[in-house]
Amino acid sequence: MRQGQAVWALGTMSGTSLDGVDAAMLKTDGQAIFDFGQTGYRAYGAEDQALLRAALGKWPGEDGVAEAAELVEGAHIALLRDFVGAELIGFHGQTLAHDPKGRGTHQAGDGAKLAEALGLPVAWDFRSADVELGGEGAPLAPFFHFACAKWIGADEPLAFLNLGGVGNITWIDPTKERPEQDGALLAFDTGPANAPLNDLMQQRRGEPFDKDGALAATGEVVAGALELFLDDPYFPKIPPKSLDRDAFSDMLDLVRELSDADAAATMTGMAAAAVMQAMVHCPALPARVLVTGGGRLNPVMMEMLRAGLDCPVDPVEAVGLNGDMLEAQAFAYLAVRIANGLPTSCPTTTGVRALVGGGTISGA
Ligand SMILES: Nc1ncnc2c1ncn2[C@@H]1O[C@H](COP(=O)(O)OP(=O)(O)OP(=O)(O)O)[C@@H](O)[C@H]1O
Ligand SMILES: CC(=O)N[C@H]1[C@@H]2OC[C@@H](O2)[C@@H](O)[C@@H]1O[C@H](C)C(=O)O
Repeated sequence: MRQGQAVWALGTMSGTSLDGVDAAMLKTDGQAIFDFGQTGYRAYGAEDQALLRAALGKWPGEDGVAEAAELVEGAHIALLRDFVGAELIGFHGQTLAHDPKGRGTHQAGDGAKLAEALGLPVAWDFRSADVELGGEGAPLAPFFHFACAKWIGADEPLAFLNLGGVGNITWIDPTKERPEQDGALLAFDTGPANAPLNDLMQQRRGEPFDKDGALAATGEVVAGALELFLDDPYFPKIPPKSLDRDAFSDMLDLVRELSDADAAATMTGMAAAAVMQAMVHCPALPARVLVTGGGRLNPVMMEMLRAGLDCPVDPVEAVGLNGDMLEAQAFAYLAVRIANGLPTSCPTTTGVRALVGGGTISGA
């Protein structure tokens, strides 16, 4: 790869909602976005999801982890074979466990195996170096969000909000030149987004998620349960901060006695309320919030956000971005940054002590 020149990279994300693998091509020099390219998706089947779910919270060497890694590698190889023209792959893997102040962070999947199978260099293990330097290891998309803010020509502070399994927010001052500059970024996980709601839908209805918020739309948010949820010490904690997928699984106990519809409405309200709590940590009110991730497709969640935030809230499609693929594109972007020796996180995105470029490149 030619240092400092724009190349096509292929990024992937196997997210915390365990639905499947996203892949997307991005042309970048690791600083600016030059072009967006081909995208693809491969869903995990029900058996695959059960295998991954059983491995959640586990660490390398524990039961079921090797099988999960093999599944993740196989799904990626099958999906990525269809792409042409990439010079480098950014492989996030599947987070199984995340405990940055304790045991570390664990993404299943070996990038060296992908490099061998696909015949391309693979950047992977993006989070460990950050954790080793005292960081949260997440979120890592913020440097890419900064590049997106430049790409859309933003000239006043804005926020990207990802509503995946877990939620995360990136506040950006786009008048700064570089993401690592003082005051350019503030990022952290907001709280649970879709993961516990999906778990509720699976338990109560045997469905993977509340499509279009249809069930929540027929229920009421129960204030007592919402208040108990908001008592969690995570919300007032000063960022940087990050979450494991199941950090808030106790939420299901708070809605146990409620009807299916009220439970879904209340859990949707909890995801939205977590974002409202997050806004108090932002250095200034953003001019707009751009929403990415599956939650932007839930009209009930979006309506609750619009009602609770003091600025316009739109899906990222409003500015020409693809909210299904932003995270996969982020790992294409971060792969090129690593190949060019550029940092991928900084004290205001992960709390890391110094600028750090996470990741290993295999098969170079
Ligand atoms: N039409 C829809 N209506 C309601 N919810 C939806 C819809 N489409 C997607 N979702 C929700 O979004 C989730 C998927 O979001 P996404 O793909 O952003 O998550 P992820 O990338 O796995 O998570 P993370 O960003 O935490 O790693 C689904 O599991 C579902 O809960
Ligand atoms: C440890 C881990 O995999 N965290 C994910 C998860 O999913 C959303 C949120 O929690 C975010 O912190 C992160 O992913 C995105 C891609 C990130 O690193 O920016």
